[in-house]
Amino acid sequence: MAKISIIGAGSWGTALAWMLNRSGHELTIWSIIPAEVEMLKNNREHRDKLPGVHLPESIRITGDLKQAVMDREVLVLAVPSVYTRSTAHSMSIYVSEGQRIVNVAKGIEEKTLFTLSDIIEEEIPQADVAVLSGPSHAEEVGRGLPTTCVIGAHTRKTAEYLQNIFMNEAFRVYTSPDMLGIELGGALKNVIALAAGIADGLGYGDNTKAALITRGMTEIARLGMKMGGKLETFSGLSGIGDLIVTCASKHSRNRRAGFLIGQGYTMQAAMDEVKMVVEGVYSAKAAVGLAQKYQVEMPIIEQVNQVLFDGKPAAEAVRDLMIRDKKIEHSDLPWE
Ligand SMILES: NC(=O)C1=CN([C@@H]2O[C@H](COP(=O)(O)OP(=O)(O)OC[C@H]3O[C@@H](n4cnc5c(N)ncnc54)[C@H](O)[C@@H]3O)[C@@H](O)[C@H]2O)C=CC1
Ligand SMILES: O=C(CO)COP(=O)(O)O
Repeated sequence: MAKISIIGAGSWGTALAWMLNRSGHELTIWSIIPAEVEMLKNNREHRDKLPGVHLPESIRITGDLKQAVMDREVLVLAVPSVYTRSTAHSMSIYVSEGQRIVNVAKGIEEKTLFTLSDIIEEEIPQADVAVLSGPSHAEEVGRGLPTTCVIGAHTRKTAEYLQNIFMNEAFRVYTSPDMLGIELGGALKNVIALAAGIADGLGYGDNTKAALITRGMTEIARLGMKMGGKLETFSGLSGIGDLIVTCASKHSRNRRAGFLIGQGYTMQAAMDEVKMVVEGVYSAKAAVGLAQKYQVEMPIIEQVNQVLFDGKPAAEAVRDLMIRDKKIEHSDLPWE
């Protein structure tokens, strides 16, 4: 059994702590917020972010980063993507050579267009960085409902080591060498989920949702493959799998924020209402930045940006998508 620390005590960090503790590992949860540390110690439950999931006394809760990082076999980085760099920077002095860090957040840094593993490797060059992603809402993992994910790592050895640690009867884990594809799928699906939520909020139907999921995946794969990600990954758990769950689930923070925007809320009012992190808002501009850098068309993601940041009415954005130039469905499947 391994000593594991979860860095970040939101809904996902808390659910993973519960799940890994159940497998018999020794768990510590760290939070930067003193009030959150006290609340978790006192209540043994994150009542705001993951109500109903009881954290046994055997899980240690701390605000001491040194204590959380040192002498742990695995560090699970579960802070929202906007805090990945600052948290990795603070952790760095305590991380030993080859210590394994699994990033479970989903995002792209707006300023640098780095993936989150790029950021961690820049801040903590001595770490062995891996990623875990897939269709996995905290609310269901925290109830032990069957869930599947994929771990991407630089070496098979690390991927299989982590697979053994994370896998149990309710949490099935696959391995993959395509870290980039996994991270891009996880970050970009959140922007499409905002679009799916907006469509729901506007009162559109299942046809619209299916169109956004399918054409959204085309955009993600088009960009992702140009950047070096693999088609198989975009067809897999961290690609289409996560896109489906995020666009369809009642638990999805991004879909819910989109729904509220479709109903007329401003972006900020929607984020305030959801209370937990809405990663698609932070990834949306980065996605456009990547689309420009790699010269790929991403019309849905463009329209989401205009709705979020330029005040474009959501119904107008959908109309503009519908009346775009006529296209062949797959440009690599011509008739000649
Ligand atoms: N909630 C879910 O079901 C899943 C979430 N994720 C990803 O995991 C990441 C975290 O998401 P959630 O746990 O849902 O977020 P959340 O909004 O529930 O939790 C945020 C947590 O971040 C920490 N935090 C706040 N300010 C901080 C700071 N300045 N520095 C460091 N840490 C700080 C706090 O512990 C806070 O509770 C996101 O990237 C999300 O996309 C991935 C899979 C599932
Ligand atoms: O990534 C997630 C589930 O796989 C969580 O994000 P959402 O809550 O927006 O769906």
